[in-house]
Amino acid sequence: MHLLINTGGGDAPGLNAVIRAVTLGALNRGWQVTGIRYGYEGLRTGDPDGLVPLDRDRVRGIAHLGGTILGAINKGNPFEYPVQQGDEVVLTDVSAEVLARFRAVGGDALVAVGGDGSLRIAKRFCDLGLPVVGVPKTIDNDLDGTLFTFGFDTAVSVATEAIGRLHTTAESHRRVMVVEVMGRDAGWIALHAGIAGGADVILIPEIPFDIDSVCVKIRQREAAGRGFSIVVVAEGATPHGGGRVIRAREAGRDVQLGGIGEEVAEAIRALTGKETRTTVLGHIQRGGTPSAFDRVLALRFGAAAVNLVERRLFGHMVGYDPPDMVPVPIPEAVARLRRVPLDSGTLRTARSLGMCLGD
Ligand SMILES: Nc1ncnc2c1ncn2[C@@H]1O[C@H](COP(=O)(O)OP(=O)(O)O)[C@@H](O)[C@H]1O
Ligand SMILES: O=P(O)(O)OC[C@H]1O[C@](O)(COP(=O)(O)O)[C@@H](O)[C@@H]1O
Ligand SMILES: [Mg+2]
Repeated sequence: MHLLINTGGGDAPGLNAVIRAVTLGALNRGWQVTGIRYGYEGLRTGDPDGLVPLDRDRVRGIAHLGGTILGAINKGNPFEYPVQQGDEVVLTDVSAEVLARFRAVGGDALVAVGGDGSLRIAKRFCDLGLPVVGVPKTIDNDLDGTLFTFGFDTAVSVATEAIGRLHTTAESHRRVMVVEVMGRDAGWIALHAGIAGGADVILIPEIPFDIDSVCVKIRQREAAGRGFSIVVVAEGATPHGGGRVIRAREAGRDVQLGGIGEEVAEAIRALTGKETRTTVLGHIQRGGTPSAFDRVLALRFGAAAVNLVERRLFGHMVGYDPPDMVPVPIPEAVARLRRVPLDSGTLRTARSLGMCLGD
């Protein structure tokens, strides 16, 4: 068996642990393993450096390292590949080139590690006869079919530590500190880090917010002698009747979000007269070493992916259904996003703690 592996979409802490577990699991079965650089790019271009033979030495000492030794890409969908033609970018289907190269290098199966986009691509390849097993990756934790994926715990830890640090300076200066965290469509990071860090206001994409409610909370605190507040905002949060704040658009990739934190801070300043400051945590949440929890989870995902290949459960991804790793049909996992349910116990906990959710 010649197993190929790639990592697609944004990077997440734990990707290297997956690569290690897949490689060792395969080598221990007597299989050959090759890494594809930059998603499908390493196959598409035909560049000999695009493929990395993975042996024990190559995956030694990488489980604790952030990023991915194979590189990641979030604008290389082979079915809608952005090709520059003059001034225009034309989305072109180059999947046949990828398939041909996969066969030319003697690939028997692929482990595709990535988010919803990567898994949709993987399924399309599977339908074209390329045997694929998926491993879910999202720091936003918004993939269905798995309770958690690696990267989320690390992101929540980083955001929680940042909220803690902002707390002390907020209190010293009696300011309102707004922290913008990741979370395009789902507010899991904001919710968990907000609760863990003791935020006063948590704004998530699932609950359109009313800035007046946010200001009521800040004034109530002020009246109770608490001259500072911490507001955690997911990048995908929207005001009532308003849209997401988009930083950039580029053909062939998802819109880049960012800026809602500054808008919220400005509105709070205008409405309450309080001094405000904004911190955008951005890629700090995604970079660096994975937490121990994420390492264990990622190693388990990798080991389970090899098991699915062995069982020839192609078209499935590994799902974490505690305490087990289970096969989940990819179409089921990508049919809808796993957003924070409005009746979720974690949301109720935030409310019970007196946190304002913007509604
Ligand atoms: N393996 C890959 N090779 C090339 N491009 C990819 C690959 N995986 C994902 N992409 C591109 O990145 C986009 C986002 O992928 P996704 O897996 O959803 O990651 P994320 O949610 O981290 O952005 C996809 O729609 C696709 O355009
Ligand atoms: O690095 P980029 O391309 O700007 O992507 C940023 C996006 O990636 C994310 O970190 C999502 O990543 P996940 O797919 O791992 O959840 C979003 O929160 C953010 O909007
Ligand atoms: Mg995605």
